[in-house]
Amino acid sequence: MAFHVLISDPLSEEGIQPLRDAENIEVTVNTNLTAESLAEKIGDYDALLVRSQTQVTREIIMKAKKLKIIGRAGVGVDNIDLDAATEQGIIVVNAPDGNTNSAAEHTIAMLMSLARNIPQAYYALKHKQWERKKYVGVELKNKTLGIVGLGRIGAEVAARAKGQRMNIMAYDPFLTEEKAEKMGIGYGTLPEVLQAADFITVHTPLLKETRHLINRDAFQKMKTGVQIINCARGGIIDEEALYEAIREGKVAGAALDVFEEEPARDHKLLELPEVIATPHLGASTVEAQENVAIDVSRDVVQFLNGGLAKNPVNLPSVPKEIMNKIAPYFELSEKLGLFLTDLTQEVTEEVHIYYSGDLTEVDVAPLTRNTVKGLLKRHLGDHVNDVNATYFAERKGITINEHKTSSTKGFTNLLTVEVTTKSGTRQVSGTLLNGLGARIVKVDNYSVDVIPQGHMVVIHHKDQPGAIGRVGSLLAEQNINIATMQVGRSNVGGDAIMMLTIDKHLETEGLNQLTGLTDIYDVTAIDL
Ligand SMILES: NC(=O)c1ccc[n+]([C@@H]2O[C@H](COP(=O)([O-])OP(=O)(O)OC[C@H]3O[C@@H](n4cnc5c(N)ncnc54)[C@H](O)[C@@H]3O)[C@@H](O)[C@H]2O)c1
Ligand SMILES: O=C(O)[C@H](O)COP(=O)(O)O
Repeated sequence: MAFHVLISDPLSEEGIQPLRDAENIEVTVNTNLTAESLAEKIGDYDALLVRSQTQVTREIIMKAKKLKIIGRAGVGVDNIDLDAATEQGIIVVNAPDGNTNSAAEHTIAMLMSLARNIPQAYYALKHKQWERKKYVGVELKNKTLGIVGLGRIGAEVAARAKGQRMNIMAYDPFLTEEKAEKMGIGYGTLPEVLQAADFITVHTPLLKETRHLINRDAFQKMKTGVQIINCARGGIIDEEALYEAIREGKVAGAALDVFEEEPARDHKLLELPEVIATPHLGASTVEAQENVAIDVSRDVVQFLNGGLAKNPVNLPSVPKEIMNKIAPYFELSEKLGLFLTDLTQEVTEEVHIYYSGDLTEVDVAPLTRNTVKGLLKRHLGDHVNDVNATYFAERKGITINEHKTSSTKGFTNLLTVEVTTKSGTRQVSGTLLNGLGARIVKVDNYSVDVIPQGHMVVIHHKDQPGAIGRVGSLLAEQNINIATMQVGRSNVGGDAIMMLTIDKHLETEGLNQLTGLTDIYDVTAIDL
């Protein structure tokens, strides 16, 4: 089957080679789509690749019936409705490392241009004005650069600005004093950084928490004559407040690569001589464009072919060594979820997943998501996947609890899923037996040993002579062959369980007949 991939923003031709090389992928490049035409066409595609231009809105995502993955050839994903993608089970991947260097270099270029009025002087000279007095600048040496957001780019900017003999002071919610000391930079709260800096550069993502992080209040805290750089995202700085701060003389200059609305051809900030600007060029280098397109193309090829994406945005990424350890449990965990849904046949209210033995040593969150997927699959079918399983559970008010326990019950690894419905609590445990594969080893309080596959029947009955025989005869009458049978009981003559694997699905009629047999309490057909 061929997968159809749409590229709707200009990407490096060298960078998308992994997509072109994949035999089962057909690539369409169309960088002239309007929102309407993208919404019209998106239903034909399995993957969409964008930069920051294409706005992947909820409306577009809702029309993307086949879409499995959105690749962002770059860092910022604020042009993609992540909630909508998650709800639809569409994985979003980005290329977080490929343009760090270019963005940091661009920030330094803007910082130096700002300090020395290079764009203004260049413009004047091109217009035959030799203005030496007007364009006296300031040195960077011994000035304080305030960095807001010390992630990949912020840290690279800090390292480079140190080369200009600047003092660096940074604020980032994840920065500690010790970490800052190790990096040879100063640490401060946001107000402290704003107060101390001669130049301020922002490098946070645009989130609802960072929208207008630099607002009127923030400008009030700054030194008079401060200079501002934004090579991260328009919207982190309140543009109206910046405009006022420049007009009032609080801010001496600003260098902007990004704007709240792009393209910003006719922006009032651009009318101010103190403002220098580039049209979102931070990542626009040959190297960065090749890097990000390669990274995201590889992730898309890998993911479409059943592999794992390296840089998922709406799903935590799992280190390879952890994935190697938990991958063998994926099938088991999903099947335990499916098994319990069939067994309870009622609305799940609460889920507890217990991991023991080897499984206590690793991050089991992907297994939890997979189990939840199994629990929801009967009702949501292929709409539910690893990306949206927890979202759907939350929306349905199902609480998911993950536990690691030391109780292995003699197994080297044990995965127990317990669900509560309005009728009570039911449990199933499974294990991976070395060299023998997956087994269900416990259903409620009964020990069993069953391979979780194919058509199964779980019969809850009274431990009485003849019960097993009657079940066997009835199935034989219906020409249903029993492949395996396991029995377990609580005590002699008490409650007992029969677990059969049969060669075909047990239809409702057969199920009702079994239920009507003497000493049989209930019968459930399970298909894994
Ligand atoms: N102009 C461009 O072309 C260009 C190029 C690349 C990236 N970017 C932008 O730069 C942003 C940063 O990229 P990155 O690779 O460094 O990302 P990153 O995730 O490595 O770093 C972002 C940092 O911001 C910090 N942060 C989050 N909220 C904060 C807050 N309220 N206050 C202070 N810090 C906060 C985070 O803790 C993190 O350390 C991207 O999100 C993207 O929007 C722009
Ligand atoms: O977030 C990013 O990676 C940058 O803003 C680059 O955006 P671009 O791909 O549109 O150049």
